[in-house]
Amino acid sequence: MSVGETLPVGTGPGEAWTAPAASEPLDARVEVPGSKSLTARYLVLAALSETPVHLRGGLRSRDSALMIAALRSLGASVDDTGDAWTITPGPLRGGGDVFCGLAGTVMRFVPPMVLLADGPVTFDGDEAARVRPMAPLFDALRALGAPVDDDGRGSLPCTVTPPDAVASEVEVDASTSSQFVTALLLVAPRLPHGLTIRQVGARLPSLPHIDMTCATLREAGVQIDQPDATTWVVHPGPVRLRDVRVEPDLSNAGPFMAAALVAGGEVRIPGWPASTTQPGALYPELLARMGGSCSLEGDVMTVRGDGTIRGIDADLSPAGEITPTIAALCALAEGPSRLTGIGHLRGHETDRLAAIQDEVRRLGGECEAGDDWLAFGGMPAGGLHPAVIESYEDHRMATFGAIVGLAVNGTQVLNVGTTAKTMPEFPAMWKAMLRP
Ligand SMILES: O=C(O)C1=C[C@@H](OP(=O)(O)O)[C@@H](O)[C@H](O)C1
Ligand SMILES: C=C(OP(=O)(O)O)C(=O)O
Repeated sequence: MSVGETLPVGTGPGEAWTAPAASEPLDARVEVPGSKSLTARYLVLAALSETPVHLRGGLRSRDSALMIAALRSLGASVDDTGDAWTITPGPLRGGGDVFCGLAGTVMRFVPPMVLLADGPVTFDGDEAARVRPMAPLFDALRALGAPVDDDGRGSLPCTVTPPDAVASEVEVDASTSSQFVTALLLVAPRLPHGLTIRQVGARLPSLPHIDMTCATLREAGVQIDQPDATTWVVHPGPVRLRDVRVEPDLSNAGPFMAAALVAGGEVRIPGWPASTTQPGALYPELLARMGGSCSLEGDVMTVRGDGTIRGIDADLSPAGEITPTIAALCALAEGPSRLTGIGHLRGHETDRLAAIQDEVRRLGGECEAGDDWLAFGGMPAGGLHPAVIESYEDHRMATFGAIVGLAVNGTQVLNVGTTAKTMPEFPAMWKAMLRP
């Protein structure tokens, strides 16, 4: 059985899951599974490596399963049956079809691998994936010499054909997604002359995720120079990823950490890394500004709250993926909030700015979405009222609904099983947090 095939009753498409309300302060320890973003990078780098790699703590989720299937179709062999997965690289093979689901990491990180393959590869994904931005990556691949057939749509489906010769420099507009830069970086050391990548977009979101890519490449022995903030020079050479362990996913820790502020009490997250490139590292500071307290003792991050939440004014451009969680707190906060630098979220799993605005309003709250910002009025005098929250096939909108439901008794979430994208155990973990 693959992830997401069989969902518990009440969690599937069209089904409404009753979000549990918190009846007392929390006292929970929550072990969060491995990072989605690190798992994806390590899998790709292992498939590009010289020798087999053992990966521990890899995230088991729909996105990971899709990445593993993609790499297998390109010729790598992946044994993910035990605790330590073994990835055995092979010559990159074309001729296959890759299904990306709704995974940005798969639809962006895998197409550049075709630069090294022996034949064309076709990519497609969920209906919702067919509107996610791809054009800047297609343009970059074409500039490098690889024909891309997308029927002029600038989105999936597409067929990428290996080039006769590959250029050594490329420009990319990553203003709609940092994943375009990461995708080119990952394959760069294996190109005959390496690759110089210049980001030419007006802004660059999710910078920590690009730093994460550079850090994992360096772990694999790759030399990268960064002459300025938007240029990366990747030297050609072998990829030699050693055996690695994946950190817990700090963005997925977010809803559990936020729960301590909503319900009061404390939530402990073990395995918190001493240093990390994950954008979820911003949570302690943000949650402290919103009225919680966060402390790291050893590797355990403890978040405490008393049920009161302060509004916040925050630029979330470095960490767009944590916006739905912070937005749930803003909807429950005592004062107004403003979240900025998040225009690229309109190209995430769904248009997250529109989704957050609509769902906060559905709960009776005040929220306005601008081109790259969200403004919240804070909790209305009479409180929010229960509603059926639409999750839009977006795992983070599903967890948004769960967070609100802690405070708004009777909240329901449609298709909470969509959390299988990055955390299939979410509904069970959420209930266990309330009844440890
Ligand atoms: O490289 C990655 O693993 C990711 C980069 C970010 O993408 P965007 O820059 O498109 O926001 C982030 O939001 C996404 O969840 C994961
Ligand atoms: C934006 C996200 O995912 P993806 O990797 O599909 O872009 C996310 O997980 O919040």
